[in-house]
Parts: sequence; C-alpha cells; structure tokens
Amino acid sequence: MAQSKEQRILEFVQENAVKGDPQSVVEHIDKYCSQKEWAMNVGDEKGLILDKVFKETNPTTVLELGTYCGYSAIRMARLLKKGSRLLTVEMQPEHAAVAKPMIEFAGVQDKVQILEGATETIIPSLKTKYEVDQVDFVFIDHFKNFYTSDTKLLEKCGLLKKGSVLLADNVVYPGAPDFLEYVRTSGHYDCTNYPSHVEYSDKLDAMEKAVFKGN
Ligand SMILES: O=c1[nH]cnc2c(O)c(F)c(-c3ccc(F)cc3)cc12
Ligand SMILES: [Mg+2]
Repeated sequence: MAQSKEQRILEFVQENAVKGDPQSVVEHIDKYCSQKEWAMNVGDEKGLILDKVFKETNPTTVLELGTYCGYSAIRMARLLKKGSRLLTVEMQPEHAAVAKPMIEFAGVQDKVQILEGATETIIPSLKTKYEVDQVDFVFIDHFKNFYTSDTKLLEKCGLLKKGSVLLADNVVYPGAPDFLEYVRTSGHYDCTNYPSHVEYSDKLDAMEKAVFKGN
C-alpha cells in the first residue's frame, strides 16, 4: 500500500521533531506542510488565534470536531492546565490512525482522547459514555456542512453552558455561511470574527468565535 500524505507527515515528525515536545511537533508539521506538501492543519497563522482564544478561555473540558493529523489537538493540549482534558472526534479511520501516534509522539496522550466516529452519533454519547458534564471550549474544524447541525446538537444535548466558547475554522474558505448566519442571528451567541488566511497560503479565510449566552 502506498504511503499517504498524512503518513508522510507523521514520518517527518517522528524523524525530525523532539519526542515528547508538543511545540516541536507543531513546528515540524508546519515546516513539512508549508515546504513539502500542503495539508489542512489549522496552521501557524490561525494557530496563533487559536492559542489566544484558548488562553483567554482557560478551559477544563475541551472538545474538538475534526482531528485530522492531530495538529490542533496537540497545539491545544500543550496549553491545557493540569487535570484538564481534550476529546477530539475524527470520522475518518485513516486520519485517526495517524493522529494517534502523532499525539503519542508529542507526549500529550494522557490529556487527549481520540473518539473515532461521526460527530452526530458521538456528541449525544458524551455525557453518558465519556462522562462529560459540559464543555468549556469547542474547536470546530471538520466538514463545513456539519458545523450548524453539530452546534445545534451540542445545545440540545445540554453540553454548552453560559460562557462556553465555540471557535470555528474556515468560515470564509471553504466557508460555512449557514453556521455564520445561525450563530450571528440566533440570539444565543456573542460572535467575533478573526480574519486570517488559509493555512500555508495567501487565500483569505477567517475564524469565528461564538460565546454561548446560556439557555
Ligand atoms: O475539509 C476541511 N476540513 C477542515 N479544515 C479545512 C481547512 O482548514 C482547509 F483549509 C480546507 C481547504 C481545502 C481546499 C482548499 F483549496 C482550501 C482549503 C479544507 C478543510
Ligand atoms: Mg480547517
């Protein structure tokens, strides 16, 4: 079986980054994907926005929708305070199969749990199967056409509390117009837009922060 791009990224990290050092893993994924092969990690420019919003939130329970190779999970886990945890949902088995060793190489496997499956089936099981009460921070970075339905599902399952922060990638490119419309007009969120660029490119993109106002 030929090696996938994601497997090549993992191999580059394992052969060049410092084991157990999440910052080194993040830097090496960015180095490979900016110099060798483009890949859909949130990247260094939008990663700095993620870091800033994450630090402001100082979350205890973090949910990520869309693991891919584990870049943003590692980026957030490196900032997680003691006793906190990050659950990341990945629908594609071949991506989860790369993210798992990537997260282990970074040394953050004790803080990060990869949940393989569809968000629409996993979100309703978070309280019962994964002992989640509510989530403080949600990074949304999976299929654009699931952003809105998954946001409504989080509300319906009682997983959001007053002040829970949603941060969504790619709201300009590839774009999530229905998500923007929903969070900006539903009356349940205070929204902030963070203009940026598509990772490793000069194409315009943006992230949207939506802070839940409570039921
Ligand atoms: O499918 C995606 N899931 C999550 N994040 C993405 C992303 O950050 C992208 F830039 C892109 C992207 C794909 C093709 C392009 F030409 C530009 C951006 C896609 C995704
Ligand atoms: Mg993205």
